[in-house]
Amino acid sequence: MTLKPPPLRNDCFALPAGVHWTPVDEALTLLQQRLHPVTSVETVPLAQAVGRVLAEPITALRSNPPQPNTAVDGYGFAGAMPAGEHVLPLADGRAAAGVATDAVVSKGQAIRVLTGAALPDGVDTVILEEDVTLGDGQIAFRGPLKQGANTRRAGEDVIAGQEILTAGRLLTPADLALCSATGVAEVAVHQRLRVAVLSTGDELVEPGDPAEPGQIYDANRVMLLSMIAQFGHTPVDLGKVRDNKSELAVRLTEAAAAADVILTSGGASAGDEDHVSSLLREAGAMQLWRLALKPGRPLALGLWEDVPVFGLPGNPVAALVCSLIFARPAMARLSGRDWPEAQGFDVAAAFEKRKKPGRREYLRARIRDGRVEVFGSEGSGRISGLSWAEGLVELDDGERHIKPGDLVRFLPFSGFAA
Ligand SMILES: Nc1nc2c(c(=O)[nH]1)N[C@H]1C(S)=C(S)[C@@H](COP(=O)(O)OP(=O)(O)OC[C@H]3O[C@@H](n4cnc5c(N)ncnc54)[C@H](O)[C@@H]3O)O[C@H]1N2
Ligand code: MOO
Repeated sequence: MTLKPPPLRNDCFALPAGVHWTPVDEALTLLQQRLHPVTSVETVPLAQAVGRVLAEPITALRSNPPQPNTAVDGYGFAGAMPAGEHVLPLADGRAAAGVATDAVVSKGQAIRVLTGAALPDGVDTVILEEDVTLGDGQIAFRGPLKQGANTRRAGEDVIAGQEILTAGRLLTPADLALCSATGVAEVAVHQRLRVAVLSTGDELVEPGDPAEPGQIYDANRVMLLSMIAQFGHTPVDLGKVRDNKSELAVRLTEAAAAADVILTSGGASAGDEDHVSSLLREAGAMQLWRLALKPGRPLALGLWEDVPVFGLPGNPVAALVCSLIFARPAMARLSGRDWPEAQGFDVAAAFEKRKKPGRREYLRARIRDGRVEVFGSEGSGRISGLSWAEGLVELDDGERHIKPGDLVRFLPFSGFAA
């Protein structure tokens, strides 16, 4: 009997006939629908709340501003002033921020006011001090001036009782200013998501250790751990494990005890040593996703002792792309956040490329001179290209011939940060 070789494939990403490759958007929609927050909730003071995920909506306890006040240093009086020259006598005293004033300002009088001061009774309009001549207990200025000029209405920004922030929001420094201004001193937030990272593969050695022929330094773990920290989660370093099924099972169990999510890299596809997918399959809670995606085709998703596992492909470029496109929004949702959409914009291409139909592609890219250029090689092990890149070009599932000057979607890495 003659052994017939398989037909030659010069493109390892060609889509086999009859096999269903899950489109990226379909895969993301499934994750979005099925995942929910897994972290518990604690109350923290504002000073500890930046970068945390809000667990309950926040209502303003006080209006901002709480009372009408002046927006400038100047002189306050009642009502609009028509065009022409005006001279007003000054009332005694002045209104300054934070100081209650009992000054009485009668109709036709003005009073000295300083920025932020509550408007005294009888004052609803302010003229800027630069527009005034002062002398002899009176001020002179030119109209016209509208009623309410240079003042801020009570509650013009926020009214007490109004919802100011919704649950699921990642709190920013500005959010904390808003809370504080409206009388909110502490907030209910989710505990940080703990994310364990485990590298798999007999070939892996630690950076700094001697490497034998055939061995390579573990590049994925330090990348994934630091990315998790950038996303605002707590990284848990579980080291590396050899291509040994029982050892891997023990380490996954350790990971499940220490973390809310597990990211593994390597062993995701269906080869002889691809134990991540085979263990998850045996546990009965595994989906091997064959994604219509380049790079990052195999992604093993499963549960190990009820903890979600993202079995990322071993090739570093694929591990990074899968982390940004799938693991990041999934982890955001698990951490209590709203589902974050990748932020991108259209830029003119500085390159030419013929793209095949049927899969989404991400190219390592960066913007120079207003155009987006892509890394010279699409090889999934070319780590230098990851470091060269400042973002990804996203090419949609259809066929496309991109020519220099055509618009393509650019997703800056900064848009993926927490
Ligand atoms: N017959 C087929 N072979 C492969 C296919 C396929 O469809 N049919 N897909 C290829 C693609 S695409 C990818 S991606 C990889 C994914 O495989 P695994 O997730 O099982 O990854 P490994 O085989 O363990 O490793 C792939 C590659 O990456 C290197 N690696 C692994 N971990 C690390 C690490 N922590 N730091 C640096 N480099 C790492 C590993 O040495 C391999 O070179 O499968 C293809 N094969
Ligand atoms: O696409 Mo694999 O997922 O090249 O690295």
